[in-house]
Amino acid sequence: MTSKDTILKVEHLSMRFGGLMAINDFSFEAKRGEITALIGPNGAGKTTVFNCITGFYKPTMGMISLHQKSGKEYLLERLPDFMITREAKVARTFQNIRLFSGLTVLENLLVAQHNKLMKASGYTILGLLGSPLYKREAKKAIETAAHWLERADLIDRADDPAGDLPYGAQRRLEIARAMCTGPELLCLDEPAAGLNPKESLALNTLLRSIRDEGTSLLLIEHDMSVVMEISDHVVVLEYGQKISDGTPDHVKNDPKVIAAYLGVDDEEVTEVIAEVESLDGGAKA
Ligand SMILES: Nc1ncnc2c1ncn2[C@@H]1O[C@H](COP(=O)(O)OP(=O)(O)OP(=O)(O)O)[C@@H](O)[C@H]1O
Repeated sequence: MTSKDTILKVEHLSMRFGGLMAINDFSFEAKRGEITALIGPNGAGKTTVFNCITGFYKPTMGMISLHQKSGKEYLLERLPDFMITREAKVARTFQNIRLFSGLTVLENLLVAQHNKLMKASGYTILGLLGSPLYKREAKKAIETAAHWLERADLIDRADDPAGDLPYGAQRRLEIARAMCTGPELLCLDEPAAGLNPKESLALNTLLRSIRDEGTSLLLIEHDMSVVMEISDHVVVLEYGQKISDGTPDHVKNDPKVIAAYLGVDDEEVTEVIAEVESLDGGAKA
């Protein structure tokens, strides 16, 4: 059964690429109003999970359900990617920034709202030129863009080409662009990659405020200071399988996670567990 607080439920997900089982029987839940982090060593399968959730890949097996506040439920593995954004209200950013670098910062945020505007036009030229509904929606789109420019601290750069922004500001613009689609779940692939400590701090504040206003977040992140600082829940993948799931504190002290990050062989895990337990014992004594 799915709890009322669950926004995303991934069940028995598997993804095979030829002979490689990149994800193998992986299950987890993300709660509404929380920041859930998906972590794991390089090549563990994190981006593959994201690509399955957001419709870039069709999983080999498994079920991915999205539960909206309204009670509506969507089986994401059955939807094309544009429906995942438009109907299920899942937005994402990418590991490599994908902005329209020749368009201005503001234009990037307006393009993100193109679907809503076209719907308001009735998909006709007359609708675009004369419909009061279209005019109202166009005004709303500009207001939404201005709101997220403020929130992402980009309002002063609104008319600059997106490609001219420093790296950290481009990352914030990607998040602002995703937020302009009004998502219930925001998926961020390594949002802190390449940020300096000041930019990282600004990102943490932005992500926390997005969560506090009711959008749930799922993020892949290598920067443990970000993960441990802002996550409510952490899920750890290794070789396509879940090895730990719990609060940041639980995961941080889980011997299996420590072993995975230290690159220890399976046979040595018991040794590491014993070492961690003796350290824990020592700390408690
Ligand atoms: N399209 C693809 N075709 C073939 N193999 C793939 C494809 N996408 C991912 N893989 C493989 O699946 C495995 C998991 O890759 P994935 O990119 O999901 O890992 P990751 O945890 O996101 O890694 P990183 O932290 O380095 O970004 C890797 O062995 C990768 O080479």
